[in-house]
Amino acid sequence: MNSLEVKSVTKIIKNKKILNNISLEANDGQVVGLIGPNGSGKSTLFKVITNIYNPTIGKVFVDNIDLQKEYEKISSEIGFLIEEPSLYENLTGKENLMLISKLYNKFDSNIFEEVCNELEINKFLNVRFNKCSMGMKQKIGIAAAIIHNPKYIILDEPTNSLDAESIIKFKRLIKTLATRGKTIILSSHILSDVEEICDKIYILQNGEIIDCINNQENKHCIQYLIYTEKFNLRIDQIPIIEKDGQKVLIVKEEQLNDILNMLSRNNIRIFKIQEKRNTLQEKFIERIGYNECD
Ligand SMILES: Nc1ncnc2c1ncn2[C@@H]1O[C@H](COP(=O)(O)OP(=O)(O)OP(=O)(O)O)[C@@H](O)[C@H]1O
Repeated sequence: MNSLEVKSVTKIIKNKKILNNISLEANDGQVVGLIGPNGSGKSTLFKVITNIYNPTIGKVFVDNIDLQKEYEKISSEIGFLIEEPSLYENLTGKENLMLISKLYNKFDSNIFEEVCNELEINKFLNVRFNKCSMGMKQKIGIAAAIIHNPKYIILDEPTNSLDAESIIKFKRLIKTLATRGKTIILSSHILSDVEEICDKIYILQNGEIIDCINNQENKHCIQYLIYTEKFNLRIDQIPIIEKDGQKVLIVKEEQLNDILNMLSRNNIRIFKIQEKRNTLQEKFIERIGYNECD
C-alpha cells in the first residue's frame, strides 16, 4: 500500500486550472522527486499535499487518512518547507525550532541535536531569524520541516541558496532519513541532485504529470550509438540519424548483438560504437521538448 497517494487531483484558482488530474504515489522509505519548468505547478501540488490548499477535485490520502477530512489526525507526521521558510522573524532559529517540536509535542533532544549537527546550523541558532542570511534561513527552514521527526517530509526546492558543501550534506541527510523509512517528496531545478537522491521522479508540465521515471531503471538504461557508412537498408524500430556523412544507429543494449550481426551480414562498415547512458537531464529535455543548452 502506498503511504502517500494523490488521486486525480485538479486545482482551480481564480478560474485557472493550475493542476489537472494529478495522481502520484510515494511509499515508505522512498525519495520522490518532482521536476518541471517554472510555473508548472510544483508548489501548488505541494500545497495540496500538505493541506494548505484543498483540491478542487480529487483526494489526497496519507497513511490511508483522507487529508481533507481528517488532517488533524496526521498533521504531526507531515513536515514541510514550501517556497520560503515562514518562521517567526523575531525569534532565533533555536526558538523557532523548539516551538515547532513542542507544538507537536514531539521534542526529542537527540533528534534536535542530530538535525542541527547534520545541517550545521549550531553556529547561528541563537541569531534572530530576520538577521539570518538567505542560506541560513533556508537551512533553518529545512530543519523546521524535520525537527519533530515526521514520517512525511515535503521539501519545495530545499537546496535554494545553499552552498555546495551544504548541498552535499543535505543530500546525505535525505538518504539517511529515507533508510529510516521516512517518505520524502522534494522538488529541485538541479536535475543532477534529483537524479542522485530520488528513487522515483515525476515530471510536471502545465499542471499535468507527463512522465514518471523509475530512477534505478533509468540509470541502468544504456544505449549504444553505432556509427556506420551510409546505407539504404531499412531497419525497423531503430532510430537512425545522419551525422558528418555517416549513419548513426541508436540501439538499446538488448538489440546490440542482432544489429551488429545484421550490419556484418550486409557488409556495412562500422566506424565506431559509443556507449550512451541515459541521464535525467536528457530524459527531461526529451519529455519537455526543449533544450536548455541550445
Ligand atoms: N494563488 C494563486 N493565484 C493565481 N495563480 C496562481 C496562484 N498560485 C500559483 N498560481 C499560478 O499557478 C501556476 C503554477 O505555479 P507554481 O508556483 O505552483 O509553479 P512552480 O512549478 O512551483 O514554479 P517555480 O518552479 O517557478 O517555483 C503559475 O502559473 C502561477 O502563476
